[in-house]
Amino acid sequence: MTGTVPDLKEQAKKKAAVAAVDEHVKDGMILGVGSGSTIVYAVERLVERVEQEKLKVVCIPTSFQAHQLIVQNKLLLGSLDTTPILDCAIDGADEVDSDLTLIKGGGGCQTQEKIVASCARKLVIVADYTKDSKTLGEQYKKIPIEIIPLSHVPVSLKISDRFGGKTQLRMGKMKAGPVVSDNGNFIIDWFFPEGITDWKSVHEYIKLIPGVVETGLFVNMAEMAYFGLSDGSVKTVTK
Ligand SMILES: O=C(CO)[C@H](O)[C@H](O)COP(=O)(O)O
Repeated sequence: MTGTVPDLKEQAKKKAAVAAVDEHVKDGMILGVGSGSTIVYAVERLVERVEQEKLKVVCIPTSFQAHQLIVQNKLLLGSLDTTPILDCAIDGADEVDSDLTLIKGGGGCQTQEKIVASCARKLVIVADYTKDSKTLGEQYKKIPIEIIPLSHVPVSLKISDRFGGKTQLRMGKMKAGPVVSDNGNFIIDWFFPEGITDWKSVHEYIKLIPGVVETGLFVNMAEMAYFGLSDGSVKTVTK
């Protein structure tokens, strides 16, 4: 047999992204553009539709990566200063539970992603089948938390004292020292213990620790999720 076997997971990401863009993007809309590898497929599809259908879509980035995708693909770049109310935001996720509670921030962009999502009339998630869980922690074991750099030791202690588990300062690859977020902050990954169910309370507790900028827990934010499945179909979950 010749040729390469298509990567099922990449195909699944693409299917989910295309379905979401086809169903939610409309002419004249203000669209939040998420971050991560699945979003690259969403932007590809958006570019096709903008060119073929001559759509006018103003794109609000959720990260430096999203900003680059918008600019490099010559999409219309907007900002929250000029368009603080969005029709829709399309974004990826690291894990999605059956209530559409999300873990985000695998790429360290959760703060801007959450700001943009909070300004959108609806948040639509695109992901492959490995992100679709009944409860958080089935597949993804950590919550990314953006923090002010000098607070990393006390914040880490306060989280593990209250909830258990362990924290890790996210370190750079090809760079000595910690990852620096798009906002100039550090990221702690909290490897949470099993058995947590009330993620809203967990988010609220952590968010109030001085030094915490934002958690990667998105509770009651997503309205719909598209999961590309390994058989080539797309599963949708609506809140
Ligand atoms: O939250 C994110 C970045 O902060 C991403 O949306 C999340 O990590 C999913 O990424 P991918 O589509 O590459 O799996």
